[in-house]
Amino acid sequence: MTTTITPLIAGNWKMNGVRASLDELTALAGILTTGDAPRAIVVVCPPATILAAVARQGATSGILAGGQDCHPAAHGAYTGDIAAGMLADAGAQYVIVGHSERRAAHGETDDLVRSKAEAAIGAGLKPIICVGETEAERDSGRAESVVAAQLAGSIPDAAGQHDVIIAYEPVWAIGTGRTPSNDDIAQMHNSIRRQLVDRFGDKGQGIHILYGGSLKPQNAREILALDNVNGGLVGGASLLAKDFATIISAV
Ligand SMILES: O=C(CO)COP(=O)(O)O
Repeated sequence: MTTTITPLIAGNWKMNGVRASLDELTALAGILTTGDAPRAIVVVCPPATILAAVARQGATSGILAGGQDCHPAAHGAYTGDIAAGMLADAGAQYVIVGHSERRAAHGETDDLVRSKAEAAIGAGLKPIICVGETEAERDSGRAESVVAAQLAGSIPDAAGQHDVIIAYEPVWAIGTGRTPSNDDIAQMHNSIRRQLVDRFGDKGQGIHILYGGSLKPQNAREILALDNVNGGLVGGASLLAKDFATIISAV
């Protein structure tokens, strides 16, 4: 059985973006609302300080908002952290969890990432669960097994009943201008799909598997056309409306 999945393109602004970035969002909305309607679900994940503004502004142009991380607890004495419910309250519909920049810098384990994804689902958000191998892991032929272990540990059982999104982001491709070959991307996405179907049956057929890591206007068309690539998670190229719109229109 093949399931048709509406592609999803998400922009991860990381720790970039201030109020002035809302002008980029206005420009993006302008591009997306002229001409043909985008064939993808479009999500922007800005820093938390402008999340509510992005959600408000995006509401008029069909651009959805997402957080970049959440805490596993619903509330409590966690200085500096943000609960999934607070992101939802600010207008988010998605939240990135387990990004490699957090796994590496904050020592986030698969268990913690799974707890965050559960918290997101509990708050009515769709978690974008990130996985990906390091360059050393790929060079030693362990990319697929590393990603398989991350998936097994990071995806909550609740994904059988609720929407989750998987983002495959090879760590060595993030912000470097390098990407795996198309064959390597397709092979990894096919392997992720098999694992999702093994675990979640038909539901696993419909789960988005996004590619992330140096996705650019120049390579988006060929990468987004690969088997089981259901969209992208875009870092640097999501900061400029023109580049992000080109990637969206490459779907
Ligand atoms: O980390 C990424 C998105 O989450 C990818 O970043 P770049 O597109 O800048 O490589």
